[in-house]
Amino acid sequence: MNSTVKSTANAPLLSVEDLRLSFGGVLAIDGLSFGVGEAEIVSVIGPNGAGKTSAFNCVTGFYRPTAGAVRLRGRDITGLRPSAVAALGVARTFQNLRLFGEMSVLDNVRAGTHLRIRQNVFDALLHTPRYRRGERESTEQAHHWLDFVGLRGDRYGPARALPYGEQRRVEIARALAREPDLLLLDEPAAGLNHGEKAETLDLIRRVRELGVAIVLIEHDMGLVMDVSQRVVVLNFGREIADGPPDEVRRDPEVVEAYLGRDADEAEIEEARASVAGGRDGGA
Ligand SMILES: Nc1ncnc2c1ncn2[C@@H]1O[C@H](COP(=O)(O)OP(=O)(O)OP(=O)(O)O)[C@@H](O)[C@H]1O
Repeated sequence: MNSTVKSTANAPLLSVEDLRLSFGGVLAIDGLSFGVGEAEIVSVIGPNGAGKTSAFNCVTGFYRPTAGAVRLRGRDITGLRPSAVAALGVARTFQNLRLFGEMSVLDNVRAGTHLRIRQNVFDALLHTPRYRRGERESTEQAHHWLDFVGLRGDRYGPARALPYGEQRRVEIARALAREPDLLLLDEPAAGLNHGEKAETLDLIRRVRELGVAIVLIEHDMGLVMDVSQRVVVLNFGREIADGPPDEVRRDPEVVEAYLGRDADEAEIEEARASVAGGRDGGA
């Protein structure tokens, strides 16, 4: 084994190294570094506009960072196209849902399986046995992942007809259908009611039990503090903390980031309680 292979084998699943991203004059990310181990849950938190979604976009190839590197098991994937990153085992969901609204729920998830199930254009045109086998497998897989996320609504109707919380589940099912090693979830609990949030928390844990690592952007601090092994905190594109939930929730700079410098004592207490999330901590 040569030294390059050795260092790759020892590398974390995902490694984000001194990432920088600017849009004209706006520095959206200013030197972000963190790693994610196999089957680890890492949350990225921070106030609105802190650079969280931009970081996801850099990892998944939607944005090319201005500087820095993104590595997957030691392999440099910086600047690869989104489809190439996805093919390497990275799946994501979006803050604003990106389902095909007119397409059936089942077909939305089947679309996720097509990255794995290989068919060529001749198979599709001639409806070869391989094509039919692939289509059958794709449908079975889609049902499996819809069961896994606990979808209750109609799978044969258009995705847009489902209630919002159910659509979020379909997006996660579609990402899981790719059988990723790493899943990036952008605000999976946004807009959900209390019961749906609890189900999302349970779902995230079950995904991890499959051996999938998760990077989570989430504003619900209760969920973040309950489910994460580590929490990375961004403020104005700058990383201000990276540690276990219990440590991060007590970090004065984190509390201040959610408030600003001029907060009074009552406001600081309120922010502390919000970052603490009302539950008792790590996964
Ligand atoms: N395509 C873009 N063009 C110009 N500026 C952008 C673009 N995308 C993001 N930004 C800017 O980069 C900064 C970080 O935005 P980003 O959406 O990554 O933050 P965020 O932490 O995900 O926020 P939120 O919690 O509100 O989703 C913001 O100042 C934002 O206005």
